[in-house]
Amino acid sequence: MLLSWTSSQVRAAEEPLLAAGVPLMDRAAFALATRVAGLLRERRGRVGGARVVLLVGPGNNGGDALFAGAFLARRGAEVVALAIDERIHAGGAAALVAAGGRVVPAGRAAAGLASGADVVLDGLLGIGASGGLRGGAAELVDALAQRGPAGPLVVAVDVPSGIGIDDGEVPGAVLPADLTVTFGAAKPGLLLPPAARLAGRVEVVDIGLDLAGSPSVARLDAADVAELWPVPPPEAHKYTRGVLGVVAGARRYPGAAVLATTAAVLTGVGMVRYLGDVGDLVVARRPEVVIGVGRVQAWVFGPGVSPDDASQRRRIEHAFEGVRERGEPAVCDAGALELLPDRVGAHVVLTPHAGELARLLSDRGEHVDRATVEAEPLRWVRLAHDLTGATVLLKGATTIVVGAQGATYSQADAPAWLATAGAGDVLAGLLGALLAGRADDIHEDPSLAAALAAAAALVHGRAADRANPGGPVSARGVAVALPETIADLLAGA
Ligand SMILES: NC(=O)C1=CN([C@@H]2O[C@H](COP(=O)(O)OP(=O)(O)OC[C@H]3O[C@@H](n4cnc5c(N)ncnc54)[C@H](OP(=O)(O)O)[C@@H]3O)[C@@H](O)[C@H]2O)[C@@H](O)CC1
Ligand SMILES: [K+]
Repeated sequence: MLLSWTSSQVRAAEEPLLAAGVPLMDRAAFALATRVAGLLRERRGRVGGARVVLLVGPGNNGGDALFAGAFLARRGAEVVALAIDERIHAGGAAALVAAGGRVVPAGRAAAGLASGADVVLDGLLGIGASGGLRGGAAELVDALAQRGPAGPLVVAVDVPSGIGIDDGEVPGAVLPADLTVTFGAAKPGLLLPPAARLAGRVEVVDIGLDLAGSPSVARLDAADVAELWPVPPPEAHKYTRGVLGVVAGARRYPGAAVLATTAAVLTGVGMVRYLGDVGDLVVARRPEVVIGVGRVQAWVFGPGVSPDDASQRRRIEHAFEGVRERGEPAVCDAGALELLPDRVGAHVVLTPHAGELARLLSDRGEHVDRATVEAEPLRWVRLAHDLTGATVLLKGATTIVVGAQGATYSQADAPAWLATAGAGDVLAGLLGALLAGRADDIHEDPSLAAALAAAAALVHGRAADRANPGGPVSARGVAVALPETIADLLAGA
């Protein structure tokens, strides 16, 4: 699991070590230089003679870049530091000059110099940033951005300068990085859209911080998902494994019912019950599915359901009674989002995309549109959780989940090919099966619903990759890839 910590948490963890004289900056800069040297060796065979440009801001982030530059200069690189401010880390600058590097003010020629380098280290701003880049730093990054995509490798020092460290906002110009070397712990902005896509690969360097309190945003990996998975014990039977009720589809949208039930069956659950008007089609495609009412451990509501469909609406409203009275976990998707009661518990997982989340919030007096949600997704997902009580999973290139007790996840496992009709129906069925398999545990600890939602997002993305690596996928293809994807995850492959 990749955990991230806010800038104030990181600062609090640094304080006692700095007071005790622990050389944190040396550790950070050495690790940074080692990574950069590795990149240079990969790219051009050796460090000697490489052209390295440091973009240096006024704080310790610039200090890291300067000390790393000194290390690279000692290895024979040609290192130039472009200082965007009169203030500059004095010790770092002296070390660079002593090692044979140069420090020059970032003037008109700066962007040209930087774009001719083998590698650029972005040390303009780190966790001391307030707002987006200003002044000379913003001008330099703008000028570099205009030079187009080809050019030097960019390594962000701690974070790409100018991102919202704690919320992933991108308030202005940011130099997109190929690699971010981050110190002590990942920062939330490296995992959250829209900033996350500017960070490139993220490498966390351990500088010995002892981080206290809860992490801000977590990202599950395959091993975490394997641990969360409801693997049936030897004595399992279909009712102990969980029964999932699916209220989905309509004569007009039969595919959603087929996809949601197919995904649930292939994810593995004791039984899937289907409630709706297209049971004949569902059974023709998935003979394992049982039609009609009966006891269930969890629900999926909404794929292919329009709120003006009176019979499906009745079924969902009726089922919500069980969700409230007996605490049955539920996925509330698509058309069912408009049928959500005012307050529910975190055992209910909403799965909107940005437009649906904007509508849900607007219906509750927070008038936002899709673009607003996309600019600050974590903020709005948190608000939706606060307003409804539900666990909220916002679908997107990076999926964000917020649940009980502040549990927050960000998953970026899906290829862009997964943005296709029906993919959401598959996710709903997959997540519903997970909720059914762990319904008792969710009852004990509703924050588990958020972890399971993040796990579903990871499996969904991996199944899409498996269905057709590097190429287009159909929603059905993703569902069909689920059993082998899950088996691989459980085997640790
Ligand atoms: N503590 C340690 O020993 C360790 C620290 N480490 C490293 O230090 C980094 C944190 O360093 P930091 O605290 O000095 O802040 P940093 O991000 O460099 O910038 C602050 C300066 O920028 C300025 N400024 C602010 N906003 C701005 C804007 N929007 N646009 C333009 N300028 C802006 C601000 O000026 P002011 O607003 O105060 O006038 C201030 O001068 C951290 O990310 C990590 O890399 C590691 O080595 C581990 C050990
Ligand atoms: K930086």
